Amino acid sequence: KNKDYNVLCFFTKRVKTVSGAPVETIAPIAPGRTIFGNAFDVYGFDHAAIFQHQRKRAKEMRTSYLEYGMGAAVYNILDADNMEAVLNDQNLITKSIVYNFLKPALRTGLLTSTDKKWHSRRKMITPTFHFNILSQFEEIFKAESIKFVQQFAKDTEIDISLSELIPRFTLNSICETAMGIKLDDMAEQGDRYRDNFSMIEKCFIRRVSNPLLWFDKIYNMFVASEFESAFRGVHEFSSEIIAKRRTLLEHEIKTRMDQQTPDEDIYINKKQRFAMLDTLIFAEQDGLIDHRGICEEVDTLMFEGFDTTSIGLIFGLMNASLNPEAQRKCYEELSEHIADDLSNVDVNQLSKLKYMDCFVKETMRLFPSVPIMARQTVRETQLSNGLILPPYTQIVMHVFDVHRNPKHWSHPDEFQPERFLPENYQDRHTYAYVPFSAGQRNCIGQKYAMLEMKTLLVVLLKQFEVLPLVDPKEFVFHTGITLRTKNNVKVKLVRRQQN
Ligand code: HEM
Repeated sequence: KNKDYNVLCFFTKRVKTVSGAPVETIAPIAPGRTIFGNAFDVYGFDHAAIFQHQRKRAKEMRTSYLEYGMGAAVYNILDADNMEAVLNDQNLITKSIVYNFLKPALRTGLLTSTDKKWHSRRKMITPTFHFNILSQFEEIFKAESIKFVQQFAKDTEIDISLSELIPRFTLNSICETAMGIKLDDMAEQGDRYRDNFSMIEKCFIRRVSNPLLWFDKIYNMFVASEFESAFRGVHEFSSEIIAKRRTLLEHEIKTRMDQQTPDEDIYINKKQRFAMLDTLIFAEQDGLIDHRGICEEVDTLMFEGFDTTSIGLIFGLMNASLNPEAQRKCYEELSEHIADDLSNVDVNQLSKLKYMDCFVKETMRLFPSVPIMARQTVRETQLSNGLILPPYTQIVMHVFDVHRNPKHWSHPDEFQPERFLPENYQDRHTYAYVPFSAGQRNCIGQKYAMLEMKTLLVVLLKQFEVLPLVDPKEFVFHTGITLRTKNNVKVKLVRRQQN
């Protein structure tokens, strides 16, 4: 046995310990399916099988564990201490190799880039998520939520498929807030965009499950053509949005200049808002980003912004249907703080809904939209637990398992929003709950996401009671880029009696 390299795993450099003790004293090594270590453990697995494999392994290993894959050690994190060590390490900001599989779609936008490029883009985009801007976006969330509920205006009772309806709502919302474009007359393109993204997710899993496809050359030669039209479709959609916004913005600036009084700054106009995309277009005029860069960030924001919140809402409404007592508490709170005609729904009023906040948080604990995050070491890295990770080690943070780790959560599989009341979380490890990640590369859109999700919940629950139509025990979960179910998630809406 070679002590520096795992020879059968394509000469993967071994993980060591500071003390020189065997690594197993700190992290167990998962048994492999073939003689090539863990390189082919998920070979040929589909979305559902990968999900099951990861859960089974978490149950068997019970603690953060090591694997040796195709040319790389893999450190799998299942607990909050290790989560903290990785997310707080300034040197661990480079995303893992699997994020490369997203690059044909997202190129190197904020999610996938690293180092200088990531720093400068993060600085450029952060102000667009400022509190004042979010409170303007709240008007759009509210209008879109009301539009969503109006679909059922004639119904006193109706069964709906959340998996089909919610993503349309979240895509509309991101396009209007971040891009300044209403999708109303582009609904069909919107649907096609979402279909294309499902294809991209298929492509992603194909590559995750076959280490030979980790090499771009092999992927390009044998597989890329199958997915080319999906990538093209996604880019065409975002290009159309950028082109539309450029025209609108030009027009808007001209109008503002015409109406401007001498001491007025046209960029600070309280009545009319600018979209996030405008910030990028202005940065382009200052030479800080080019058209290609704008496309990267638009693709990233659209993808991150519609899919994640839609998963949060789908599971949120499902949880409301399955937990009538929790739904009742949400409704009671709404009755107290939200006017029947919804006229006072704004950021300030939403912040008073303390139980709703716990409800959404508990939903994201059990069903985190991003169930896995991953990084890689770019140099030898020592962790606080005494492991020395060689360069190119893949660090996989299993958010799904950390959120259900019995070490951090009592009755981890039960839905209990009360866990998030201040008196109940004092003793909990902060990093046991990381739906939006943490540290430097945390989610830039977390406040935006919470506002959007709460607004639709408020508008819907105010008018309808949500009853169950599915049993999550029968769900087949999928590991995609985000958390998915094979089954459509459905609920029954029953109109509330107006008092
Ligand atoms: C419930 C909704 C959401 C969840 C659970 C979520 C979760 C996350 C997580 C876990 C990350 C870190 C990913 C990683 O390290 O690989 C992330 C990053 C990111 N998210 Fe979100 N997100 C949500 C909504 C949004 C929204 C609405 C936007 C934009 C409008 C957004 C934009 C981003 C961006 C740009 C990044 C990359 C940030 C960086 O690396 O600097 N997210 N998100």
